[in-house]
Amino acid sequence: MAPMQKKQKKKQEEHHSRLLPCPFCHRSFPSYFLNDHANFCLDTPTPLPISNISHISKTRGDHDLQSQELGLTSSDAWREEDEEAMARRSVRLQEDDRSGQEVLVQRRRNVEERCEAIDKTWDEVSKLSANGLHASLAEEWNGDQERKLATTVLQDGGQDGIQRVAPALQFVQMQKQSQAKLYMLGKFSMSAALERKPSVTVLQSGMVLLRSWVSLDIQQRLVHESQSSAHLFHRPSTAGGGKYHIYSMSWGCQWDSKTRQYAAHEGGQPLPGWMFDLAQELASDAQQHSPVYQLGSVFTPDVALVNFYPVKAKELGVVGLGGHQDLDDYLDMPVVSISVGDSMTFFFRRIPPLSRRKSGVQVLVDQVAAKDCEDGDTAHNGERKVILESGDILVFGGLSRLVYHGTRNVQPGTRPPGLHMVPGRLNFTFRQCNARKNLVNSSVSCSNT
Ligand SMILES: O=C(O)CCC(=O)C(=O)O
Ligand SMILES: [Fe+2]
Repeated sequence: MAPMQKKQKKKQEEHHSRLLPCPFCHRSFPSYFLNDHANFCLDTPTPLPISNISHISKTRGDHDLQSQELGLTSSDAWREEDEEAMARRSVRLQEDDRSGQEVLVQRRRNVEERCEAIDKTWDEVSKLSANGLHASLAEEWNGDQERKLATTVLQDGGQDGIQRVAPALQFVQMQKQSQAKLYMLGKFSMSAALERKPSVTVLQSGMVLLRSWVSLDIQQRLVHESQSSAHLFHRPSTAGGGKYHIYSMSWGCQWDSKTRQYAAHEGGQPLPGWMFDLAQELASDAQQHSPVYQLGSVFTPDVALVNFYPVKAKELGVVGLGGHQDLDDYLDMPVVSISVGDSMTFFFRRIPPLSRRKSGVQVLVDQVAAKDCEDGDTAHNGERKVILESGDILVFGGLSRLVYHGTRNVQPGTRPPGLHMVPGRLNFTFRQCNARKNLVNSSVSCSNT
């Protein structure tokens, strides 16, 4: 292999090693998010609807049978699977990745403890089932029943009764947890989207598509943050007095859709720190594959625009964003876009089509791209499109910063079932607008156009 290719391969390997598998759910995450994710995964297994929780059966044998039907594994299988997974993972883990190693050690301890607890509880449960208590629990159990039963036992049998019923309740909890865990592992009604592998496509110089790049947890976090700012979503107005066919809000600075200027958003919602880190890391992920900003400069996002494209909204008409260029923020820095929820078509052209350039609407034309595109509407500037799915990242900067783009066709029912959000698509674009800097210079807004 030529030295150049070797160097590139090494770079690629280094890059991929920064995606580390979560020791709990075995899915890959950027190293900077692994600890956060692992804590989340350990402490808060995805809650399942009660109807999905199987009744506990009378004996361990029954339980195993039922477990198989549900795709649950016994503690032994769990242990084996975990050892295997850990062996596989440790090959991939870099020696010097301390945090990854620590999480692994913690996980090993945790699995041991959990397996012991399951074994112990199974023994207890077998004993309990002898007097029928467990059987009735199995039939009756649900969230409310659990509380009712505990009260009854407390009244009837006092402290003694509670102690007798506790292991059975614990077992139910445990089963609920392992089912939740297996749900996350992809063994239980897992969506196709979760099984997608991360991949990188350079669509054109400076335009990088990182598919399946952010985990479901990060997506869910983004959904949660948007939900808590739900009151800020509005339908932006266009400069011409019309309305956009989306709902939108922002963190950090604010974009005035009429004047097309960014302003520091005093008293508004600040850009959460973890999002800043995430956007910065994603820009640098893209940079590894095609230049999206100048070497040596630092992407410092100060705004996240959030667009919500509902599946159904009469007042919006045809949901989507018409062809446009992002000209109002700092053009030396890229736009980092995260898609969450239902899939949507993203269309783009290297330079705005002729009709647009003649329309009087402000456009900027990249001279390098224009040279290739001749009259601007030929095959060299044909519309291209990609379907952006939940967890995909699109970064455009460098030679693609002026790309002409828009969105259409939200595809209902395509979001991962594990993602809790209303039908539709959320799009987060992280940008650097430098409005704060302008504010310091006693001007309230900034525009680069
Ligand atoms: O929703 C998208 O993927 C693109 C959003 C966009 O182009 C914008 O907000 O300027
Ligand atoms: Fe845009």
